[in-house]
Amino acid sequence: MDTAELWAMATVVCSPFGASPASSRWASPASFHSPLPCPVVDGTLLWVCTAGVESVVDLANPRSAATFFMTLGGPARGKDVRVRGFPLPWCRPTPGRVPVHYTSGTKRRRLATSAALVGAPFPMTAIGGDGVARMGRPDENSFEALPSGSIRPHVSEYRDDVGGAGGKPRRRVAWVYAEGGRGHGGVCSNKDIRAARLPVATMFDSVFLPSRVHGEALRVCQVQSCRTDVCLTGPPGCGKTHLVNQVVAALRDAGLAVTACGSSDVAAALVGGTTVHSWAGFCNGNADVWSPLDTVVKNVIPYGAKVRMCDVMLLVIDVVGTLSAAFLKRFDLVLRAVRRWPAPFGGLTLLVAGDLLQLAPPFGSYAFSSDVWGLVFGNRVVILKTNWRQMCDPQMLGLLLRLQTGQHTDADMALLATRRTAVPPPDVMCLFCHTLDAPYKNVEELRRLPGPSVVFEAVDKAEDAPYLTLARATELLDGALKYPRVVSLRVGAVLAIPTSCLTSQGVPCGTRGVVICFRTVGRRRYPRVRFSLSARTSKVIDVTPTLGHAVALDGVKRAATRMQVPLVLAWASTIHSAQGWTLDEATVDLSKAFAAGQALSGLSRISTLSGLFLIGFDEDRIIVDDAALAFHETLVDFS
Ligand SMILES: Nc1ncnc2c1ncn2[C@@H]1O[C@H](COP(=O)(O)OP(=O)(O)OP(=O)(O)O)[C@@H](O)[C@H]1O
Repeated sequence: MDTAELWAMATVVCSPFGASPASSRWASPASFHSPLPCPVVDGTLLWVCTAGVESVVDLANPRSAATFFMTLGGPARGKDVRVRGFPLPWCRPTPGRVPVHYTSGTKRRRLATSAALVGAPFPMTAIGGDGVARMGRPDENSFEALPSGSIRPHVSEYRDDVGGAGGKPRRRVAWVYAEGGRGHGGVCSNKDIRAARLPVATMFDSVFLPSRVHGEALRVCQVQSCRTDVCLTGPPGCGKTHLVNQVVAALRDAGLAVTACGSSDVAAALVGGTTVHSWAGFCNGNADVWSPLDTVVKNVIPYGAKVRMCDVMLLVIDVVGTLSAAFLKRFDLVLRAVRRWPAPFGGLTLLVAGDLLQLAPPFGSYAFSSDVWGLVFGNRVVILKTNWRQMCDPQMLGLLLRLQTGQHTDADMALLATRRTAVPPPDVMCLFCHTLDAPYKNVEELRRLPGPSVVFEAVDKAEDAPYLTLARATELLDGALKYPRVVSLRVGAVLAIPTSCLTSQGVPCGTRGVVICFRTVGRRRYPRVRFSLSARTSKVIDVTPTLGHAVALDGVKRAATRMQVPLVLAWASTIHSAQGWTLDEATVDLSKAFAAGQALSGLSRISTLSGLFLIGFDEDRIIVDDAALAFHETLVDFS
């Protein structure tokens, strides 16, 4: 039965006055002021008045529809229930017009290709550009180019809300209509309509957990089964990620649709998922946070991401401490819009994990300072207290726990100073504070390897955006992709895979490996890499070039593409990228530590004091954020 039939049935069954919406005895739905589930599709919404209480039922939303029909079958059996279609004033087709789909930024516009759209009551949101399209069936001949120059790249400067990087102005590129129109006036594509009707998954009423689950994992699973959002926290190495993986496995075994994400590539790799930005289809990473919500929902987030968002029941985000309040807020709004549910995060149950006293978000304020965090988690958390990483070294553990809250002593500093003179073994991993130091070290290490270098050059193309020069396309791709235009490798090179392209082969994003040889196929050579996986296993894969693309903020899907071997050298890494790792030994260069929690995060990667080799350490480099500490002190454990 389609929604139109449901509509008709609902009207006939429920109206005590007959089905005439024009009946004067009906209260006007227009007087209903509650926020609508958004976005909404004309034809699926009902205004319902039950015993004097008004509500809106969205027949496209299974939960909403089920509740409505259960109410009808309840003790009152439809008595005193008034129902009528909810008029969407902005949805009425204007005579003489048809919806227009603009691919803004490409200097083209075209009429909606589906003949079914003509005259159908589909939502017509704001039309961009001149906003005018003539009546008639879609006609190939009626395509006309926009006047040249009517779309131009708009480059603006903005400042971060709480001045990450010292509130330094950052460039933002969006593609807008020069005339000041909305720029994304594309109206309603088939995918928009399908996205607005996607069924939304919600948690089961009762969850049967596998019998193997016990301890903290059982506690978290039980809380989550009651649809309660959980924040998991504790000092470095207390097993947050480990517990997250256990909970995810248990809840998946219980039949729930669970998605595991991380705030960064490495965090994502540790939970076997993708970054939360990629999962949500924020194609330009944090940059999308700065675009208007309707632009992001309509033009940036791909249909596939909307399907993912609707399909999932429980979302896990590891290393949540590095997400900003701005991102969390925007993520919440996007989920509400895509899942058409006004509850926080569109009614999704959340499990977030992270130590808020470790790395601060690179830009903006902490996620916990956002309103939605207060609504969802407040200051209730599950606190893990057993430290597993430094379990064998109580001296190191005590030092880290004091560093975490800024209560370190002179003796602690003297102890750390002893690690400055220790000589690291060759090939030990280096952790740096600044992004530029890691590539320098990587190039230096590569040069030391014997044997010839094999150079892989990317093939960049400006795809669907004629306004982009090749140089500009390359610039866009450099910002959007994590692997460079030129990758130089030798046998023995230590590298990592910065994308999820091998996840299906069991190699998650962020996994490190070593080049064991080069394989020749025809005239091409590919690196054969042994990737180190968890549980001390490894996998050998011939890494071939993959296609990556950059998306301009107008949602032109492939503004530019790059074909390249997706590998980066990984002798050295930044502390930000290493967040979540456990290393037996590493050299940590804290001489340029600048962020709150950075020193703690770098030092706590290593399991024992003897495995730590320090460069440029001094006490001033230990920064504890006052706001994070104050929030940390208010945390209350779930009981
Ligand atoms: N319950 C456990 N049993 C055995 N080993 C564990 C357990 N929990 C964690 N570990 C081990 O302890 C180490 C640190 O765990 P994990 O990375 O989960 O900690 P974390 O709290 O996420 O750390 P960080 O906040 O620093 O990222 C890992 O090597 C992990 O395998």
